Amino acid sequence: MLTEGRIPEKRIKKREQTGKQVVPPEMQSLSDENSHSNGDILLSAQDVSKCYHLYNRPLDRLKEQLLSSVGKRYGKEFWALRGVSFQIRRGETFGIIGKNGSGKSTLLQIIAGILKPTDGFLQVNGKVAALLELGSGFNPDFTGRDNVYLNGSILGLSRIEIEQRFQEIVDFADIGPFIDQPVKSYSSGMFVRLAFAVATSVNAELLLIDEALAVGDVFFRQKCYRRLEELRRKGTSIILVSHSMVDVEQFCEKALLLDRGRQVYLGKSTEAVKHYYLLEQEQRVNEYMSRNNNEVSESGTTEFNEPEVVERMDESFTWPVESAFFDIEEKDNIGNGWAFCTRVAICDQGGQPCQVFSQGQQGVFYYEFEINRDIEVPIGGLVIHNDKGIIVHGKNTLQYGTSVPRKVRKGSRIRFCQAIRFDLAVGEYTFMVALAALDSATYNRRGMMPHQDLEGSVLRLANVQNAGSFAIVFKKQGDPVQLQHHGLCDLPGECRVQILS
Ligand SMILES: Nc1ncnc2c1ncn2[C@@H]1O[C@H](COP(=O)(O)OP(=O)(O)OP(=O)(O)O)[C@@H](O)[C@H]1O
Repeated sequence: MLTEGRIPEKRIKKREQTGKQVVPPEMQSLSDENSHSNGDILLSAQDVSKCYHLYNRPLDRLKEQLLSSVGKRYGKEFWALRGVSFQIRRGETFGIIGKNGSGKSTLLQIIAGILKPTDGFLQVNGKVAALLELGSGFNPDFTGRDNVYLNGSILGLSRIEIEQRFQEIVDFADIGPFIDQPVKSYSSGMFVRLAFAVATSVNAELLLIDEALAVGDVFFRQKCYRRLEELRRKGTSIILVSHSMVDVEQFCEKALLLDRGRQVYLGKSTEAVKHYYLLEQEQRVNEYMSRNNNEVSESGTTEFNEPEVVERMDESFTWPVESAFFDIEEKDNIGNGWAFCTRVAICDQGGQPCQVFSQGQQGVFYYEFEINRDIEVPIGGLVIHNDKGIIVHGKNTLQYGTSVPRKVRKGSRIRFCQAIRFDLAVGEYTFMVALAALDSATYNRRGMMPHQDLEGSVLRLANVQNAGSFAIVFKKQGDPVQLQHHGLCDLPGECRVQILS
């Protein structure tokens, strides 16, 4: 299922870890995959594994303790992590993603020094500050003020250093007079504010964040990401464990995808997120197949029992000339094997190949996928990223309400023509194209379904990251001025003026 050549492939706790662990020679010879010097490597993990023993009854645990010397075993082994290896450079932002129970928190606790690995080695060459489980590390009966001093000292600051930073911490936390109330009276949001403010003020070289930010409101989250960005610029490495794929894609350069304790992908965060979705849909494939009452033969063709329903389709667009298409042979076609991308082009409104557009000009994306098994409703779409990897826009046929066929046969090619007005900031952009499918029954109910349920039913078939790039430049003569708007994109709207005298 995974791309060949890849690795088959809450309450807050703060900890300080400055000591270096003893590392065997083979670990020291680990070379960074990006050929950075060893001095750049802040964290190295090699074959890290964690095993728990599970017992059906408490008595079994006791019996095993008593009889272990004679080899009696009453529990069974459970590997929460198995053979996890990766490195983190100084100043790198690193995501750890995976479904519930995949081992993310266990790995973070090993990095924080709270847990010891059963096997493998982990070395951190610097001070670690961690926001792990919400609440721990704070004394609930102490006031916020006292806890700042308590936590600051746990994280290695002297009393004078804490005093020097105290006002900055309080200003960042912005919890008003609650700073002098016992922490047990705090809401979880207030708690995270204070804990985040402390953990990011102690000059740690590695900051671990486990889902903590999910608790804060949107303004606080923005503020946190600004501070994390500042820390990153100063050279702090940050590990973010999150179920928010958007956060991981946008904040982290690299990410590790775990599944049932095993490492299934390590690489660029945008690609790790794609693999996460593919992994998540293994189960979805089965649901998709069972929702489709029809038999699927070994050759991948479906016996459609219902009369073929094909909505009216707008097939009137003209396909560009062959020379307009990018060479995508070397690009990664990530997918579940049911489809692959065969063509990608970007043209101007006249259908001519074009990669430089003025602000406000329209670009037209053409892309084609070939499918190698029958599918029901196809969904095509693209996502545009700016030079910082931030998604500025993404839209698919489902969201446009495009007319689509209800069934597409194995061997067919599906062509998409997507026109977008580039009301974007001047700069360089990349885009990815993707194909997915929905079963007809779900498609028919799409308008009535909550977004998450609909998203949960989509079967991702194939996508090509960095399928192509384009640049947006100023209009020659601006109207009304050359800089059309501030920020990433122009939003439709108007502004009126009224004078009262
Ligand atoms: N102390 C423990 N004893 C036994 N099993 C444990 C223990 N701690 C964790 N586990 C198990 O290890 C596995 C990994 O747990 P972990 O908390 O690391 O997952 P996670 O990816 O962080 O999950 P989530 O996204 O739900 O927070 C789970 O199956 C969990 O039940």
